[in-house]
Amino acid sequence: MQEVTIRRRPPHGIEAQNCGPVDFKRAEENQPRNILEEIVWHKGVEIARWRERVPLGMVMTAAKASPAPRDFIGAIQAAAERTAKPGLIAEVKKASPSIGVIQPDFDPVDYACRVQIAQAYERGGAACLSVLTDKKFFQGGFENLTLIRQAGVQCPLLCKEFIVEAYQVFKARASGADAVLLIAAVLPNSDMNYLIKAARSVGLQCLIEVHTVAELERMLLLNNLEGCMLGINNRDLQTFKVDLGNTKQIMESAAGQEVLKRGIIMAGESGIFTPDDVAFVQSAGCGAILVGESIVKQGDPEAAVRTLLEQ
Ligand SMILES: O=C(O)c1ccccc1NCC(=O)[C@H](O)[C@H](O)COP(=O)(O)O
Repeated sequence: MQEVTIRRRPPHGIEAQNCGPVDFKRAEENQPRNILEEIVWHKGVEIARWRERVPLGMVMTAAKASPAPRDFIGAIQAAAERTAKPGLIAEVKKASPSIGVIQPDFDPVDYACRVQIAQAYERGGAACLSVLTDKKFFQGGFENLTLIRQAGVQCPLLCKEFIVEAYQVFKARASGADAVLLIAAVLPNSDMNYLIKAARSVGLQCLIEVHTVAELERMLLLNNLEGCMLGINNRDLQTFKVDLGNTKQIMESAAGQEVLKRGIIMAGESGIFTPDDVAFVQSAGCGAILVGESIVKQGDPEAAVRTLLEQ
């Protein structure tokens, strides 16, 4: 079976990343092969810094002391039943590696602006919100989870982080998340099972993301899959191109059909811009959609959400 495609660390170590012209081969092998690898390699450095400031035990204590989490998957199911549309997970996304800054008014120090986006999504009919927490590549932050929650937003919150360690799971919960993203391309099944358990230990639900049929087949073997939801990301990580055909192709596979049989909610993620796109992924079998760019870049995010869910 195909295991993970992303290497967790540079093969010759972080120090050898700049070994320069005297050692071409090592320098070349130490280059990330795609953006996901680059992000994940940086996570190793970032988590080590966090841990120096706040040890794991303290983050776990803070996670356990957080107010009770909300039912993320339940909110999607309820919205889908109410509207006969996929439940919308609306993403609070300032910037991305593929586009750069998407919403310039989303000033990183203007807290009110971020919160207004989240509140507008909720008013427009989003079932849940996805909050990007990566700073370096997406200009997000864990503090956005806390600010959105403190502003009284009721929608359950997904911590959209590139998780490689339980530390991030506990940090997500301590910051106010109700669910975390786990990416199949990054995590072998043993790590996936472990991180699902870590998430459940503090009351978090999991959205497990795949890019390919092979990844979905591997996820269907997880011991802990029941109670999680799945997502298909339509973005090619080499070219950044989005293709909704990826969702259709994966859902038509035997693995996709098994997802439906087992009653697991599937989200279509990335590249959803119009009500026709929503109808397309819904007809492929998706009970949820995860949308960022198309709604965050519009001046009126509330109207953008309403328009997307119309028809
Ligand atoms: O958005 C990117 O450029 C990106 C690049 C590399 C890895 C992940 C990336 N995005 C994360 C996401 O999954 C999307 O933010 C999310 O699905 C929403 O996508 P969109 O509606 O196309 O903004």
